[in-house]
Amino acid sequence: MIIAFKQLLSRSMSSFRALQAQYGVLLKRFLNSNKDFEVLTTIPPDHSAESETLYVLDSSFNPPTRAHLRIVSTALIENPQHRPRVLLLLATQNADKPSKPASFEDRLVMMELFARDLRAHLASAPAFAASGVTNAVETLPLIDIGVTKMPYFVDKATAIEASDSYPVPLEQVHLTGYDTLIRIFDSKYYAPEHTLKPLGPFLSKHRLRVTMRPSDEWGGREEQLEYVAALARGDRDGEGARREWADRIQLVEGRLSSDRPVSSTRAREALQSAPQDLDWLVPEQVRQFVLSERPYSGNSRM
Ligand SMILES: Nc1ncnc2c1ncn2[C@@H]1O[C@H](COP(=O)(O)OP(=O)(O)OP(=O)(O)O)[C@@H](O)[C@H]1O
Ligand SMILES: NC(=O)c1ccc[n+]([C@@H]2O[C@H](COP(=O)(O)O)[C@@H](O)[C@H]2O)c1
Repeated sequence: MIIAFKQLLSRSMSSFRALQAQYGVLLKRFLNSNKDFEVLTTIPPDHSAESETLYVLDSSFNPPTRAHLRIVSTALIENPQHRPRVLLLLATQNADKPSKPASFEDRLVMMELFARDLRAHLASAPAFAASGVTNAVETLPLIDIGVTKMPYFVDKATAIEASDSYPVPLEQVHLTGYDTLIRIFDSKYYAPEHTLKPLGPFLSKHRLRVTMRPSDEWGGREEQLEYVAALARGDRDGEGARREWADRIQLVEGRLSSDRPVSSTRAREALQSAPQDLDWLVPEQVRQFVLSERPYSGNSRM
């Protein structure tokens, strides 16, 4: 029994190492290129379907959590579509934070494992579990693992539009949490004028699906709804915003007040002090990776 477990562990460790090496090569090629955005892999690799909507989850994937899983899966279940397309996007430059603590290679591996977890999760959702196994598999989303050098959403969207990875026209639905909405609407990021006008082209073509994240820091549900209502009333027009942008923002419920809050920070802490909590903090394949590879043990490479 113990021998079988050890064999399983060493098999998954060697497949993790192979993935790390594969993403190391792809990442290096991207960083040395003049591209602003690139799709490194698509899960599954054999694909042909073209969708006019792209669901984008931009994250630090540090590590991917069950909150990220819910953000993407609820968006797909709510908008049933044959073979939807999802982009998991990692920025090699962040708007504020220095890049730490897991290496980019490890995060890309976790993105791929998260993609597999997401497809497994959706396979059992009634919206996707169609008639028979083959159909269900064909209905599951194609998931791209992508990288960008752009820290801001407006520039990420332009770089995606300019790539030849997707059909034209393409509507991007950026899946964010409420804390990220606040930062997208913070004029401090938009030099040199520091107004919200640069959001115009982005919100005229694309959408934001924002999951509420009630907390002491970001306020309760009512406060978060009021933030978008104020935009719709024209309260931000003086900063260069347009009230019709509110129609491009969908606010959706996050966790119930009885649910425990999930974040990447909590998952990193759990790995050090309460590994059993990883069961409810991160999806299964990501859990196996962090327990086996310990990407937060202080020897980060980037
Ligand atoms: N529990 C959650 N509820 C709502 N949105 C979330 C939640 N967790 C993450 N998000 C959103 O997912 C996107 C990517 O999240 P990010 O990688 O910053 O995760 P995080 O858990 O906030 O990370 P960290 O704890 O390291 O700051 C962001 O737009 C964030 O707002
Ligand atoms: N105005 C903006 O577009 C804006 C502001 C702050 C963060 N971001 C980006 O949001 C993503 C999530 O950021 P954090 O990992 O800091 O939560 C990152 O890619 C970051 O660069 C964008």
